[in-house]
Amino acid sequence: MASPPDTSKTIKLERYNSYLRRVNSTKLLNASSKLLFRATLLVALVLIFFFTLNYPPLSSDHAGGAHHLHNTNFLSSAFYGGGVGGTAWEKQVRHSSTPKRPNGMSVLVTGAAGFIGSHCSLALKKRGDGVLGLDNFNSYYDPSLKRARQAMLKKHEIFIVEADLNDGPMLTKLFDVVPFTHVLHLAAQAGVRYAMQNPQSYVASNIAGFVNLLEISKAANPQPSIVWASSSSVYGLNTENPFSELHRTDQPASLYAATKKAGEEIAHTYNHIYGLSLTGLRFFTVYGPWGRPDMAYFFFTKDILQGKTIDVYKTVDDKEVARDFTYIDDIVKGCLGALDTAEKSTGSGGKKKGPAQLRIYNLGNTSPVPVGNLVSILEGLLNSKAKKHVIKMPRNGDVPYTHANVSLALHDFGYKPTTDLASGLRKFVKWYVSYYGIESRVKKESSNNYKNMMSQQPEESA
Ligand SMILES: O=C(O)[C@H]1O[C@H](OP(=O)(O)OP(=O)(O)OC[C@H]2O[C@@H](n3ccc(=O)[nH]c3=O)[C@H](O)[C@@H]2O)[C@H](O)[C@@H](O)[C@H]1O
Repeated sequence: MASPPDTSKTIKLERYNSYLRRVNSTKLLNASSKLLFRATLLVALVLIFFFTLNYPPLSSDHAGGAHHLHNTNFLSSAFYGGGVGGTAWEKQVRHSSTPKRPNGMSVLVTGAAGFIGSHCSLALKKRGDGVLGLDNFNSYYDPSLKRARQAMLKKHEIFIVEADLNDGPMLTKLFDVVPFTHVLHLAAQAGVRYAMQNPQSYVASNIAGFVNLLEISKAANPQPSIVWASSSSVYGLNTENPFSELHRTDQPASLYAATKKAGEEIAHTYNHIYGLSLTGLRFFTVYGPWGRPDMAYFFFTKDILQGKTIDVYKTVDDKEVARDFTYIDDIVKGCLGALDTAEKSTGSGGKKKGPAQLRIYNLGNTSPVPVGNLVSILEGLLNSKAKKHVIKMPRNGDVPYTHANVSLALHDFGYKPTTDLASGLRKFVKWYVSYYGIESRVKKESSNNYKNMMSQQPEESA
């Protein structure tokens, strides 16, 4: 009898084939679901893109030129992650911007994580005004310092919205949530010499960003009154002294100065067409605790302590370079004075209803100090000798001399600087060594040096 055929191999082969079919069909299923997922994501992104283009619905006043500005940073607005734009976020925005005193202001402070912005935000909050911050936390200088300022403000219940000035949808959203009475516009690309390295950043912040803010402010109802940061650098090659608001400002020496001057002209236009109340403040080399690491007094301190050589500029004709260094507390008083005397904007819904206030003020110390003296004061406070490398000022946009006449600000809101450079730098160094945890390195003798130095220093304040 023939033995039955051996089917075990056929059965094994069939099982194997059916296994392969199952695996393949699962793979096919996975591949097709991946494809479906990607297609859905693509459609969602396209929808978000178009939604952002049209969100919020543009009023007739936003049409045309403003349109592209609304989209410059659409991604940051499109992906309002982490609850931004949600109920909890709106609650935070409202809480921060609600005044705690009768007839208090509700102020949007742009550049709130910056040097002057953080000081002004705190001062406004302390007297009972509502403050909402806006800052893009860019890395022009160490962002961890900006984060530390943010943490300080948070302790005082000041919330900073993280967004760029060019983020139209975000700004419009903020004005939808809060009827700001004032804007203190301090966000900018600062620094005179950096403009040669990154010119576009000055155009993006100081011109495009400013115009975006003005577009949204003019369309807001109520329109806010705006106080904003211009600069002493607008005087450029002006040779009349001390600098008065009546002097010519059509010879800027740097692109930074040119963008600030452009801001002054742009302010004129928005005041003229839309009835926005606008006050520009020309700050003169502001310094102090929580200052900007890109400024000379700040990096001189760092370099002197590290034993590094510092470049001290002199003019092309071998004269000392001097600045009207102005202490932060004086500047804060000036900013609050300007806000307190700012009249209401007259327009509404983008239409001018009558003439509105347009002002420009110098905020300086009225007492220029040569950079060499600044270095001597720091040497005394730090108890260290600076390794000075005195060189002719490179062609980098610097001007040889600044000196403010502040009689207009004194007359209109009582601005009177009270801090001389030695006292102000002392407060700066105290903050610096504490912030960077190097108190022990700056020995006690520095206070003795300071006393000796003060007895030799000429009177510097006005
Ligand atoms: O009032 C303003 O509107 C501007 O003020 C500030 O500009 P400036 O007055 O140029 O300050 P800052 O750089 O600290 O140089 C101080 C001095 O040190 C000299 N300087 C500088 C660098 C160096 O290596 N050596 C040196 O001698 C230099 O020649 C100068 O004489 C702000 O940065 C700017 O954002 C803007 O707000």
